[in-house]
Amino acid sequence: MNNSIEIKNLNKFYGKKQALYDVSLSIHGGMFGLLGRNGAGKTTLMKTLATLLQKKDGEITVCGVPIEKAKEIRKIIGYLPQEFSMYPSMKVGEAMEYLAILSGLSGSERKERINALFKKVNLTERRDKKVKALSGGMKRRLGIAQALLNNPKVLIVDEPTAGLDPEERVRFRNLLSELAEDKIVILSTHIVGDIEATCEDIAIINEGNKVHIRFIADTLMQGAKACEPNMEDAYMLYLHTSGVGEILDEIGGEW
Ligand SMILES: Nc1ncnc2c1ncn2[C@@H]1O[C@H](COP(=O)(O)OP(=O)(O)OP(=O)(O)O)[C@@H](O)[C@H]1O
Repeated sequence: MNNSIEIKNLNKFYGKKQALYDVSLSIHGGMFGLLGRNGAGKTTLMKTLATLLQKKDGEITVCGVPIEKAKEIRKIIGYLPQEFSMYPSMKVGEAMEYLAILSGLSGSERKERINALFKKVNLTERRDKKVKALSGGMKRRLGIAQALLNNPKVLIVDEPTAGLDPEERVRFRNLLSELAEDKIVILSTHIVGDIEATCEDIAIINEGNKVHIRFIADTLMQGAKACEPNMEDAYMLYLHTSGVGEILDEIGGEW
């Protein structure tokens, strides 16, 4: 089983409306940023990967598994949707327990996994609170915990930082970067700052119906290799910023 997502010539329609045009994309390990304005097609692409929508044509494989094998794909992918809500009147711990039972985790495995996930997302002390009493950022972190229940190889998060305060946004981005050490993490956002700080690879999806994706990863890597090792981090950041800026200028409009 390889560790990449390959998308070839993907088209998606809602009735007669075409939302994705011939998208081809290769996504490898680490953090991958999908940047696009509202209505660009990000959610459509994310939901198609998560097998919640069916494509019209094209090919998708996730870690070598064709997308048509939805049952297998759902074991590999964890998904945090844009509109995440979870049993508001349940306690945080009970809600996770319930979801863990639904995802087929056995007794001892379940307890261990839930404890580890609460620790990872820093919610251990909130286990006895009701879900509805959590702040927006905490709810988002709970969403990540539920998406990780099956220890997926791929984590997809759709617009996760909308509405978060700056401190919680940074905390959330750091959590995703940590998870990307041993997973493919796909972060979809319309906020340039979310991806330039954290993503190793970026694609831009543009213009509502027309999809227009560009990579800057190769340029980034060539630039970084040409630098002194101790300059690498600073140079990567610079290239991320200027690379994204140039592409956005080319596309035009407000970002
Ligand atoms: N169920 C639907 N029926 C018809 N058109 C849809 C449907 N869902 C999305 N669309 C259209 O498809 C296009 C892409 O929508 P999508 O939600 O994927 O964009 P997005 O980049 O995720 O935007 P946002 O950040 O606002 O959610 C838009 O033009 C949208 O209006």
